[in-house]
Amino acid sequence: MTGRLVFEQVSKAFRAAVDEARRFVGATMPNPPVGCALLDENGTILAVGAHHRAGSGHAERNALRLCAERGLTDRITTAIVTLEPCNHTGRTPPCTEGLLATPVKTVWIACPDPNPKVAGGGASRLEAEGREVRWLEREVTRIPAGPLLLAQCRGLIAPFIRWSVEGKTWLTVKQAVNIDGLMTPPPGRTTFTSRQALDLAHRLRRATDAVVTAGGTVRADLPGLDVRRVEDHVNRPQRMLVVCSRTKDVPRNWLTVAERRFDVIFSDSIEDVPKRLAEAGMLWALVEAGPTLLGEIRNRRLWDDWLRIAVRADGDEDFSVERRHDATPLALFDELAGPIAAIQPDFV
Ligand SMILES: NC(=O)C1=CN([C@@H]2O[C@H](COP(=O)(O)OP(=O)(O)OC[C@H]3O[C@@H](n4cnc5c(N)ncnc54)[C@H](OP(=O)(O)O)[C@@H]3O)[C@@H](O)[C@H]2O)C=CC1
Ligand SMILES: Nc1c(N[C@@H]2O[C@H](COP(=O)(O)O)[C@@H](O)[C@H]2O)[nH]c(=O)[nH]c1=O
Repeated sequence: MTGRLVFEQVSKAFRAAVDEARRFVGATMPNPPVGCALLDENGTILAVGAHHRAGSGHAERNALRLCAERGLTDRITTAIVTLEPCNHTGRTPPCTEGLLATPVKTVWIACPDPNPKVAGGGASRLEAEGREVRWLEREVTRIPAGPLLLAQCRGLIAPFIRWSVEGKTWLTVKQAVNIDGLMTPPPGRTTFTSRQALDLAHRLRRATDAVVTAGGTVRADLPGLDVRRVEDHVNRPQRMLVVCSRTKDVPRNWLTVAERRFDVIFSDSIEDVPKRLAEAGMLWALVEAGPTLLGEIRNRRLWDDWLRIAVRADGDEDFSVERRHDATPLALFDELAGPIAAIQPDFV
């Protein structure tokens, strides 16, 4: 009855918190997705919660509410959170106070709150009240799957950090190339990758707040750019679609359909797009455009990470991920963990 959990239990609880949080990636903007698990002294998970949507309860509050409904609040000894609990009253009351109203002894935190005004405030408040704070980062090598869990927790808030600290929306480029290294689909088609890769593409659309495309792609493909192959959030905020085009020459019917699905804006300067999207509260955008626009994005180093799906001669595909930062939200997609680990960040 030490109240201390074995690292395996901590790992399982972080897994549960990340899994719950990542269900809501793409629905929480302009807030980051966050997950929380509450455990008893034996390491049994009592409740798991996540932040669902800006203005609704934080992850800790949702987990605490579930515990209360189940009559389990008095059994809470450990809280596991992907992000440092907030210590300020915003649209909702401070999560630190919610935790302090329980017998919680230890709070495990993966990432500090990036907001410079509140950084460290949540952890200090808990410690000032005699609760133990442990950081995943400091003990990551002792925790089974610790590095992956930490990378995923950091991935959950990476776009939020870019947005809140730098005023820019995170740009992920997705590029499919055929066996000749070209992006051009066969005649009459708009895609040529496997079902598995298309599923991933649609999960990426689901997770992002905006899509960036370009005039050439619109005229060639009349792309839908909507989420189809996977379930979309029932209650998500309207996504934005940026059409990079100087001429605004796109078919009228295509635009009418796009405007039913998205808030559509045109941009004649790709350079301005990360800032314009950020001003609209978009945390993470997916670029789906042809070689001309991708060339501009690469030359100007406007991308944050770059997913390449290359069709091989044997019909299989290689996924590769280039990234310019330590953390990447692509870490949240399990099939990309290998490709992410394989390539070192291209820091600038
Ligand atoms: N394999 C894949 O992953 C993908 C493949 N594709 C394929 O790519 C092909 C189309 O590619 P491509 O012809 O290169 O066209 P793009 O999709 O790259 O669009 C080029 C257009 O973007 C606009 N543009 C270019 N530079 C800028 C800038 N700096 N700021 C703002 N707007 C700019 C211009 O639009 P405008 O002329 O309107 O002024 C330009 O004509 C199609 O065959 C399509 O199927 C498309 C997406 C993904
Ligand atoms: N060719 C290609 C992709 N291309 C992107 O998908 C768009 C078509 O979207 P939609 O009309 O919604 O199906 C196309 O215009 C381009 O932006 N994506 C991929 O995952 N794999 C592929 O092989």
